[in-house]
Amino acid sequence: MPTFHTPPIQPMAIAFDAEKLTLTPEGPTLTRRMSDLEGLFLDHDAWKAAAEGDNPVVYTVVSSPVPEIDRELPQSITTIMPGDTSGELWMTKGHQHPNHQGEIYLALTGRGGLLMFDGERTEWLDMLPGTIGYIPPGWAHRSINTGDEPYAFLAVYPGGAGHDYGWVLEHGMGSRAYRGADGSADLRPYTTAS
Ligand SMILES: O=P(O)(O)OC[C@H]1O[C@H](O)[C@H](O)[C@@H](O)[C@@H]1O
Repeated sequence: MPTFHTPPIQPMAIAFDAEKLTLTPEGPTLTRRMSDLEGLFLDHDAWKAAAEGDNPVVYTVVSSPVPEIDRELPQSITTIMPGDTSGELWMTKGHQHPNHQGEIYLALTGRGGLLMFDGERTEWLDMLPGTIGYIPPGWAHRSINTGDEPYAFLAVYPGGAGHDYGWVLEHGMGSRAYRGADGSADLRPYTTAS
């Protein structure tokens, strides 16, 4: 048997309910409201009005108990509500893995997009139920609800990957996703308010 500096957790079964969007047993959960998304939407005034108004839940993340530590493979289900802020579709904060490690997403319900940016190149993947989106090492990633229903996806990622949110605030994501006329996302070049 190999020896580890930090002993791994025990093998375990985790019940995955694709309809209720739960993992059982459950680990940490996260609720992000509009006020948690400062500096991300282009229209700061619209963001501020929403954050200081009813401050809606934009997305939730439920996790299994597998810890975010090196060599483990945690899983989580993120559910993004439908909506937009001055036309810019509701989204996750987005982050870069400081350790440059990959991640996979499996789309579960609704309709979404996976926006990736490596500092120079931007990639967009349409995410429909059953789509596996692969995020290679070095690509910052943000998920976006492009539909009218909640968009949910399962993520599996290296426990030591980390979440660098400052990278996205500094470099942006290459594009911004707006509500398109035909129900698809209208991708526009990333700009910031002057
Ligand atoms: O961390 P955010 O950019 O807010 O994205 C929300 C979540 O998306 C996925 O589920 C990732 O695996 C999580 O690690 C992340 O927390």
